Amino acid sequence: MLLDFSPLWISLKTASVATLLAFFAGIILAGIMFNYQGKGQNIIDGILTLPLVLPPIVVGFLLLLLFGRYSPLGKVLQHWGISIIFSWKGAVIASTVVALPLMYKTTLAAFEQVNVDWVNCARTLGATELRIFWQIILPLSWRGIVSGAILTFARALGEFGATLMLAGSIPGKTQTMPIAIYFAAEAGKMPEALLWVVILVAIALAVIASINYGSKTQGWFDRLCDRWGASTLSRWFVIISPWISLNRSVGFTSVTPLQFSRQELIVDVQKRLPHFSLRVQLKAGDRPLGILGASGSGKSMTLRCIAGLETPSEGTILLNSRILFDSAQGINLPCRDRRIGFVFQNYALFPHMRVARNIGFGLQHLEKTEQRKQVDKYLELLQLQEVAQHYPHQLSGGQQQRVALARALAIEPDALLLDEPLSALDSYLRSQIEQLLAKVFTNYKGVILFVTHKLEEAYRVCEPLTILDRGEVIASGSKQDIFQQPPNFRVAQLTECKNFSRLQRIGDRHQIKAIDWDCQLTVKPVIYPSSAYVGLRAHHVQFLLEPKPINSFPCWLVKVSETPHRITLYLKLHSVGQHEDDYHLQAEIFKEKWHEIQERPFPWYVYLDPLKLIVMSA
Ligand SMILES: Nc1ncnc2c1ncn2[C@@H]1O[C@H](COP(=O)(O)OP(=O)(O)OP(=O)(O)O)[C@@H](O)[C@H]1O
Repeated sequence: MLLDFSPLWISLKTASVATLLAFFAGIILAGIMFNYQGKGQNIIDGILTLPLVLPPIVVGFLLLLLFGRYSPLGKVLQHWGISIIFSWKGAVIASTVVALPLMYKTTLAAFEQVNVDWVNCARTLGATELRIFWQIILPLSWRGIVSGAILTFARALGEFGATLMLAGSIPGKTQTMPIAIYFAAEAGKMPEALLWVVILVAIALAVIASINYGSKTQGWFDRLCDRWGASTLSRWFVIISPWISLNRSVGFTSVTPLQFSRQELIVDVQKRLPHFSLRVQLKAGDRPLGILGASGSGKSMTLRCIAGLETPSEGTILLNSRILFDSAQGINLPCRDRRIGFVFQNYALFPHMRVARNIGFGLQHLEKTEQRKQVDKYLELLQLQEVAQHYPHQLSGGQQQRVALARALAIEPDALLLDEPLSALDSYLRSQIEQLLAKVFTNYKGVILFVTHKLEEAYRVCEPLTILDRGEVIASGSKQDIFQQPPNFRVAQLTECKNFSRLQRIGDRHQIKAIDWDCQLTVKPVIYPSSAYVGLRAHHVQFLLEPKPINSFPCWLVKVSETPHRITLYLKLHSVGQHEDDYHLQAEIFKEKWHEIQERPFPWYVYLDPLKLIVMSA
């Protein structure tokens, strides 16, 4: 038997060209759909996926209708002398259409695996969407893309129904292996059909093996990107971007940094979400502003609105007299043009780039030598020279944090936003980085917003404070004022005041009855009709040997809780507590004091200093 091997070559040729076409079309379509948030998203996705679920014979029939001699497209092609039906081109089109959904879907899934913080971070560093796609999304999803391409090839190789409908079975021209199998079997040439089956199965197995091998061979693409990404690839990108990008701005070249005598950020925005509403007014100047609030109070959302990662529903954002956002005027500067450095809670370091390249990511608009100088400057400032050639996964938490800070500072932004920058560090590292931050803040001349839910951190690092609660600013001012005289119950709670009692004014403007503590108190602050609570910080409770004429009461110990250096005592005034939750006050003392008082007989005497008592509204 002399076998005609043309089906093998035709199959390989057809599948290769179809894979190539589906590869680029799939990536482009996935890229578009990844960013597309508009209406009809599901419908478009459904249409792109349809050939995967329709029987190929139906796809072939539809293609026949589309390219048929009497269809509008068929007539146009005929006019140009192009014939699709019963030609090799037809076989390629049929294979491409049937295999494309695999490439598109696999690539889209790979894109969706890319951490959105990496994308957002790249935006804050001045990258255009195209550059983000090229330098962040593509390199981080290449494994999925390669798998998609191999599956696409396998699908194209096995394509039968649509190809037969559109291209027919012309030996040496359009007859592929699956078609050859079909016709050999139909003509009773079983050995020939079996041979083709064996060849097809062998190729399919090789494809599966290459997927497995590809997914285990890590790093070559990453290394390629890391080595060439910043130079050759990005140069190539710069060359092609005008042709394919709607937005040509690269880095901050379009907005040269200006020198402002006064650093000022003024924010007055509202953001309405389905289950949350944010309404924030804040002003930050030369000194770091701390934004403090419980989890879910809207701290990150506030920063994201300022950076341009979220669009407020309405309001204005001004930075050094530049309008970043103004709903009334329809101004909404893109994130990349805001000149705002953002340090993300999880650092968002680009995992496929070494430290030096991470830091230099926002500097690609500069000359090479300038870039290097700037990167070296920030490597030195944050003591990262030794790890400049390391990948993020090779760094400790503290080093990652410093890289994130260096990267944000390297673009020399007008404002630096830090979203809980210390939350992922252990307490030793936290205190080290905190000191480093304080140093960096002293030298940095822009506006600084420092978000945290840790009171002590905010107090040490920042000067003025803004306190958020359930999307609203409930206090702002100097940290001393806020701590000494929290204006209301919620601010006192958020600033970690532990002892509260409802109050009732009696006598003059400084005498109250503390209803929940069942005692009368003299207080220094004036009592207003709006005053509803009296409070006392746990470390302000004083222990006496003898009672004083005012504000001192007998008390009994209910329970004790211990930390390495401090003790919290839960105290019941006037009588013995009946159970472990039956107490009036929490007192925090150092261990030395505890050793001094613990053997004293009950009742002990506590003194609630009028100067330390806080009077606040509800
Ligand atoms: N894209 C979104 N769509 C709908 N709601 C959102 C979205 N992003 C955030 N929220 C909601 O907005 C509220 C504030 O979130 P935000 O992340 O600003 O809180 P936070 O104060 O930073 O909290 P944490 O300290 O836990 O990070 C939350 O209730 C959250 O569920």
